[in-house]
Amino acid sequence: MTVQDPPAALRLTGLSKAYGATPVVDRVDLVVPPGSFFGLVGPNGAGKTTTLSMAVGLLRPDAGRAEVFGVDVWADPARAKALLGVLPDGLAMPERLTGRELLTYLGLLRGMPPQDVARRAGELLELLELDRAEGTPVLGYSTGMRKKIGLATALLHAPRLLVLDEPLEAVDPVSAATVKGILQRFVAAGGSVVLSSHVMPVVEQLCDTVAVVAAGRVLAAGPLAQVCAGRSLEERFVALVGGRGIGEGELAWLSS
Ligand SMILES: Nc1ncnc2c1ncn2[C@@H]1O[C@H](COP(=O)(O)OP(=O)(O)OP(=O)(O)O)[C@@H](O)[C@H]1O
Repeated sequence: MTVQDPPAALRLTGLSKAYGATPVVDRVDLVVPPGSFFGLVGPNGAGKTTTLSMAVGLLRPDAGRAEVFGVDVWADPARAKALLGVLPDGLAMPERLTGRELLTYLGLLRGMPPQDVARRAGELLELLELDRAEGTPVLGYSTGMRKKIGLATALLHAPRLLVLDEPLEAVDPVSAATVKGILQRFVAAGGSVVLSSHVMPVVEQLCDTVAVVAAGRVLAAGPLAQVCAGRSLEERFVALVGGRGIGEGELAWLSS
């Protein structure tokens, strides 16, 4: 890196995690360029959630570094977290608060002026159609509604980098279109996004840069067109990861 290069939005260097003797994230190096829309894809159990959790300061790595705009997430968590908006997998929230109360609580906790919190919370709740459930505590939210309020909490303080673990999972098509629009606008305005997803067409539609991971390792990473090499992301994914396929005689008992 030369002196004038802007720092990466997210830089992971040698990031590793093992449970017992099993490495689940194995010396992962990834660079998310500033202003990029980055998609992390991989089969179930590939280590995506573990990688993202370590990248944002939610899970301590065994080894390696995570830097957000040059700030070491584990050495200087307060500064790094001010730059970050995070939608973790299985987000734990204060369940008895309504969506508006949750956003207000988190905004004030971040030291935002109350009038900004109120205005932004109202706008996010309306855009994500959560204002319809105004009196409902998060406890009574559906899975998709939880994703949406989680996304709202990630956006509230206008971070520079969003890290979203499967943000569109269980979100209905109308809300998904809104969420995609919000994220596209965020990137167009200079923000950076990292998301994980199993839905290859969504990643192809949104992301300019991708990484394919499996068994805790990066199999391919770079600009979407370069990783796809003239094929669809799904074809490339299956070619890289290796689909098992179903043999002729297998599941024969399913035939009626
Ligand atoms: N706390 C834990 N203890 C033991 N093993 C764990 C723990 N958390 C994750 N793992 C294992 O680490 C591996 C990677 O899990 P991870 O959730 O990061 O994968 P993923 O790519 O996000 O999967 P998916 O696409 O299914 O959400 C899996 O084999 C999982 O069983």
